[in-house]
Amino acid sequence: MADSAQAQKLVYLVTGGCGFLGEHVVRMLLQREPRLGELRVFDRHLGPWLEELKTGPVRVTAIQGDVTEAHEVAAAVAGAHVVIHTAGLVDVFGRASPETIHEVNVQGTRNVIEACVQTGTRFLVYTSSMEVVGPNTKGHPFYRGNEDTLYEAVHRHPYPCSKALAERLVLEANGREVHGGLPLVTCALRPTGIYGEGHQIMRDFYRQGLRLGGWLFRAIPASVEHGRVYVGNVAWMHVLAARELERRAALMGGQVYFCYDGSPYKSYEDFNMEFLGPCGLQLVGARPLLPYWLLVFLAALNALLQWLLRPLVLYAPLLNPYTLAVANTTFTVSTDKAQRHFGYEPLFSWEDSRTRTILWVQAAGSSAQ
Ligand SMILES: NC(=O)c1ccc[n+]([C@@H]2O[C@H](COP(=O)([O-])OP(=O)(O)OC[C@H]3O[C@@H](n4cnc5c(N)ncnc54)[C@H](O)[C@@H]3O)[C@@H](O)[C@H]2O)c1
Ligand SMILES: C[C@@H](CO)CCC[C@@H](C)[C@H]1CC[C@H]2[C@@H]3[C@H](O)C=C4C[C@@H](O)CC[C@]4(C)[C@H]3CC[C@]12C
Repeated sequence: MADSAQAQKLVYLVTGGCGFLGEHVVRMLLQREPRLGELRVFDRHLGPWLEELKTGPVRVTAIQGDVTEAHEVAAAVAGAHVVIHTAGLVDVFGRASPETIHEVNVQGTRNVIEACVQTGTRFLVYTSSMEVVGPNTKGHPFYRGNEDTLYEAVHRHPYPCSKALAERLVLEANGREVHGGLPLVTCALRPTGIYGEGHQIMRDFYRQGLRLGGWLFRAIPASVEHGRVYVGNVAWMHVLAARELERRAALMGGQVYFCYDGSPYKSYEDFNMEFLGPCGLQLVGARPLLPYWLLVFLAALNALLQWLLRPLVLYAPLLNPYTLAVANTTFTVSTDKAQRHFGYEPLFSWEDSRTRTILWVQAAGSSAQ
């Protein structure tokens, strides 16, 4: 990536490259990274769609592997110029144990960092999360905050705990000497709630609405704002950050960036209706149909049932004390740090993001019938 080697083709590795975000990062790199020579896609579960990418001009190497296995990660990282580490266990519903979440998100990230150090890879972009900051368990609002906004980040749930620990590892690794003697340069991107093509929770809400005859029922006040960002813009921010890390190492190294775009500030449910409405669903109620205390009770009951049934069956409904707190607490960001540091501007307008998501929901919904 030095000036003398402008024409040098680069090897990129994307961990978790077959996930919701990872697939968009992979496709974005192929479309928008002119210096890409080889793209390694590392995931525990490889998607069949990767096959069609192998026929293009850039060499695409699919690597089935587990980030918790240090030797598999080291083999994948060896010879890569840039690593985009997006693999993670995204579970706020109690499907996986806290130990597994920690193992994948924290130990997996440690393995990626050590692999970079051992093999001489110098540039690492980590997909963190807004949840590293909040919402916190006290329900404090974070209103249009930025990377410097003071906020009491209190983590108890295994998922945000693991993302916070992993983010810290990545930031602390900035400046470490890698094999060959040069310093590692790292940064972390913190997306708000991501939506777009491939968003399984959106598809689940759509299917649930269809099952209920086209109705969804308001549970969260319309006044609670929840930050959302289009997946194409998140992918674009990763590509830009990865591209600029070398040239702007002193500025970007060890930094965090919230990842958001022009998507409107709305409640979680009202925002979903931007897509589900045009697909024929209606949200019933200008106010929540159930009192908040009853939702708290139901969420606690779900948590109890999950615990009681665990030896027999996995009971993991959407509503639990954590998801209720997240959905019911205002958390929105407003920042130009990524724009100032590496020129990030959303690639997709809100209108484009909305249209693309609606088309995907319609297609995903009908294929489920
Ligand atoms: N979805 C969101 O709203 C959101 C918001 C902020 C941050 N994030 C972060 O973005 C990243 C991607 O999230 P996503 O929503 O695309 O989730 P996802 O589950 O769709 O993708 C994660 C990918 O990681 C892979 N993976 C999981 N465990 C692995 C392991 N042990 N070894 C190798 N690969 C493994 C999965 O197979 C999957 O393909 C995560 O790090 C997540 O914490 C997501
Ligand atoms: C109370 C229900 C009535 O309809 C709504 C429950 C919705 C919840 C399931 C989701 C509300 C907010 C979501 C989270 C948020 O968008 C940000 C996230 C960060 C990311 O790193 C992982 C996903 C998530 C935790 C996301 C998960 C689903 C919600 C809790």
